[in-house]
Amino acid sequence: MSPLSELLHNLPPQYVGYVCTILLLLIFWVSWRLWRFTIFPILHPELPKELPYWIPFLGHGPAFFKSSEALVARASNYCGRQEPFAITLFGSTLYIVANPQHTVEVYKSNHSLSFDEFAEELVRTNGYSKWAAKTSYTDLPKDKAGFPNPKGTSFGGLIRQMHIHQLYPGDRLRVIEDQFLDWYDRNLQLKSIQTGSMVHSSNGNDTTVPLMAWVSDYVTRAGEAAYFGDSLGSIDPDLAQAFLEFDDLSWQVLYRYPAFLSGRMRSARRRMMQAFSKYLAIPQEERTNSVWLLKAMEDEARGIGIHDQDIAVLYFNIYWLINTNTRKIAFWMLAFLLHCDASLIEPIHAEIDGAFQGDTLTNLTYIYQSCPTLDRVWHESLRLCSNAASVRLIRSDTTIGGKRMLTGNRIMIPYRQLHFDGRVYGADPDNFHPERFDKAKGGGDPTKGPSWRPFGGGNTLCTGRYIARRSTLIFVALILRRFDLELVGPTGPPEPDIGRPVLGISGIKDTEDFMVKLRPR
Ligand code: HEM
Repeated sequence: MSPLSELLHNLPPQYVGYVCTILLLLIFWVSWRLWRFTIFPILHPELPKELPYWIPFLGHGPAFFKSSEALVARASNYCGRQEPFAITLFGSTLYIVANPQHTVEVYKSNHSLSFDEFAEELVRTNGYSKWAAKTSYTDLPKDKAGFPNPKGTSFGGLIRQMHIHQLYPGDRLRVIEDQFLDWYDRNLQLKSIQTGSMVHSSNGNDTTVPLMAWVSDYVTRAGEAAYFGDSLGSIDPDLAQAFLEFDDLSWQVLYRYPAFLSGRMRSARRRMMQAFSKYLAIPQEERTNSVWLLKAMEDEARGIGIHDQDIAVLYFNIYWLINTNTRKIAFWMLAFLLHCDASLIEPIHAEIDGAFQGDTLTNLTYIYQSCPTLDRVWHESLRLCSNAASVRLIRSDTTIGGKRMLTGNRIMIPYRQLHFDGRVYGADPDNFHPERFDKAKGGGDPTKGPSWRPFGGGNTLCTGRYIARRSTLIFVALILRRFDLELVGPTGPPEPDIGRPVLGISGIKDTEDFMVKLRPR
């Protein structure tokens, strides 16, 4: 008698059914594992290697929600980064492309790989109506009135062109830069800072602020004024605070959290939508200092019958894009300088001097082009804190890196991993060393290759990258020129909170903000 028959024979009869079921499930499960992760890959070497999982259908879904970064790192250790690999999330396959050369192939496969579904999904999750989404992604006549449309693309496609028109170097970009400069010039004064709601303590000579909360408030309010003009702030003076509350919880939007688990995020978003609806009710010509892009988008949207409620969602998304990453990167630049290498502050003082007359920033081009230390701190902060990923839907089978990716699944390029490659960025890639971007040191320019992707790439390359850099450098240069910054209390350097999905730059954990004293120089 075999050991199994003996076991069954000796069992009380009421347990035999259970044991048989468990044994059958075990046989099924072992066969499934053997087929799925041993036999199938041998029969299909043309498909990307997959990170094995224990529970059918569920796959790595829960681990992805816990920390997509940690899961991708585990998968790339198991599968190797040279070739694309796959992970299963709740029954659907996500292909990961982590080799910089292969990312270029993804960008070139515009016809079979699409981003539109994700852009649409994002606006839909924020309340864009089904009808408006359908209308926005329907191709328009080439000869339509308004913004030129030589390729006969949809309103959704034209939005990118309109961003480029506003945000690429030229007169329209200068309008926004000047509005940023004007706002910061007026508000980066001790007296103005002391009247703000973020102040922890103050006296006649200095003021102490929690750095992340304060920078976020300032950069967001500046961004609001620079794009939307004054009218929005007069509708809701605390709109920036509502946005920050939303933004800190915006991973719930990206994970599509149900309403009952995301009340705070939804209520902050609702408040913002109300402000945009009121803003849209003001005649365009009365919205002082609002930039061309906003009006042009509104006109185009109205031209195809889209109503205020949906235009408010578009404005909300723009507000989100304008502010979410710039507030964080401005914080990181200051945080790294204070915590990791305060010796760089003196050289920055010296090099920005040429852009100032007294305390007034008069030469913006000088800040953008002639301040190498500041520029390296910008690049190194982006490198260390970028946590973006590009996602594409596969419309028809596509080969990337020699591996076939199947229709209906998704491809993800996780940019963060590219930025920690010691072969590209040199020694100690986990730590802050802005000198790695010093071209004069002979190591080449790491921002020129396919491993530099803080702004994504291909046809979704960030159209806001120029204004993001320029407005951040204006802010940091003005702060360093006008104030001495001092860390208050014992705090260690904060860590980017890479566990939560973001649209670009990671923030910090809620408890990791720290106090900084600002004293006029
Ligand atoms: C440090 C600041 C910023 C970072 C790191 C950043 C990063 C990114 C990344 C990684 C993408 C690509 C997403 C993808 O491929 O799926 C992107 C797209 C985009 N960003 Fe930014 N961004 C920044 C600032 C801004 C600003 C200030 C704006 C102003 C409006 C902006 C507007 C956009 C737009 C409109 C897109 C979508 C482009 C398209 O699909 O046509 N970004 N950004």
